[in-house]
Amino acid sequence: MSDVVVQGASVTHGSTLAVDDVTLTIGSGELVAVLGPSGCGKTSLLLALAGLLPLRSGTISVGGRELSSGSRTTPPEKRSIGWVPQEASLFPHLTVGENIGFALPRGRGRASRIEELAELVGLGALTGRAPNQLSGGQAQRVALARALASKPDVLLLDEPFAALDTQLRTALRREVAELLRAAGTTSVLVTHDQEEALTLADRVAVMRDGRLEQFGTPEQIYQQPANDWVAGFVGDVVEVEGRWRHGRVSCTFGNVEATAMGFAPADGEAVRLMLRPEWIVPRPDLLATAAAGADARVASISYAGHDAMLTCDLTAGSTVRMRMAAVDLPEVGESLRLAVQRPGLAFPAA
Ligand SMILES: Nc1ncnc2c1ncn2[C@@H]1O[C@H](COP(=O)(O)OP(=O)(O)OP(=O)(O)O)[C@@H](O)[C@H]1O
Repeated sequence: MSDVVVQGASVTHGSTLAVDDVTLTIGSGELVAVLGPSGCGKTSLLLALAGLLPLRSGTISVGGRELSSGSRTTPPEKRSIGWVPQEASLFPHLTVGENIGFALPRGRGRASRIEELAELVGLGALTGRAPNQLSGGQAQRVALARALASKPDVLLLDEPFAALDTQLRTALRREVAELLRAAGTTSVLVTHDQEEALTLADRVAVMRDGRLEQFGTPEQIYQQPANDWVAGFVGDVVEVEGRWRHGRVSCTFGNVEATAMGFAPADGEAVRLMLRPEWIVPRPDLLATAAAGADARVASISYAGHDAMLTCDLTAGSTVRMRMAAVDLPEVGESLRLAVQRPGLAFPAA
């Protein structure tokens, strides 16, 4: 078992508290993304997991073995932890095969293990090449194979796709996630890319200013963000004001079913209703007089290929954005009857 237990961990750089009392448990074989804006402490947490930074307080254990505490840090080479850096950082004078096998002991079985790893990352035919004859994506795969060579208990990936172009990034990250799952390696991936975190990870740890804001499945993070900061960080948000009444919020869209997030509003209390743009849909079947729904006019359309973001002026006064699949899009100026198709999230009024 190589579950990772981080308990009350804090990391400082001089007087800067980079990681502030973070507690999380990563299951054996799980792929966790640490997501947050620049400077939130993602890399510091990863370096602490690797044993490259000491903890100020708290503990880190892997497979039940305590590796870091406020008073003791097991050195990186004794932690059974693999590292895939942002840029592949291959040894330029060694071939692909030699790079992959760098940490493997000489002797019987070494060559076949290198072959096996090269096959695993789809580079079986390229083991004799020099690193400068590889594309960025291929180099990153070599770095991954090199990190997996010694069968680490935990693999740490520091923005491994950041230097690649969009298309390659999308393809490679899917490939890498499948590969890590197949290998059953417990993995922690640092990223500031929301889409990357949500599409790849089993669970996402959202950090802000050194603190863990939320730790949950991609669905939980996106559909039930712990607070409005997480909501805004992981996706687009539409906010409307309203009043809470028996599990619903009466607002410009009528009486919308809602979940109160982290508080218990009283009936009649003013709340903010948070929606995702794709939760708002055209409902031509709803009569203008229906209790649910709002009349609107399409003010602008931002086309993005697979979908489009519409800005709609509500007859009642405010403006909302809604996301629709880019088939049968309405025209700018067209009138729509809009409704909310799933329960919204109620947060305390500001
Ligand atoms: N070597 C250092 N010396 C002093 N302060 C540091 C050092 N490294 C990081 N910090 C500070 O610690 C905080 C967390 O930095 P960290 O690099 O962990 O964040 P990050 O989320 O990985 O950022 P990025 O996405 O930009 O890499 C920041 O305020 C940063 O300025």
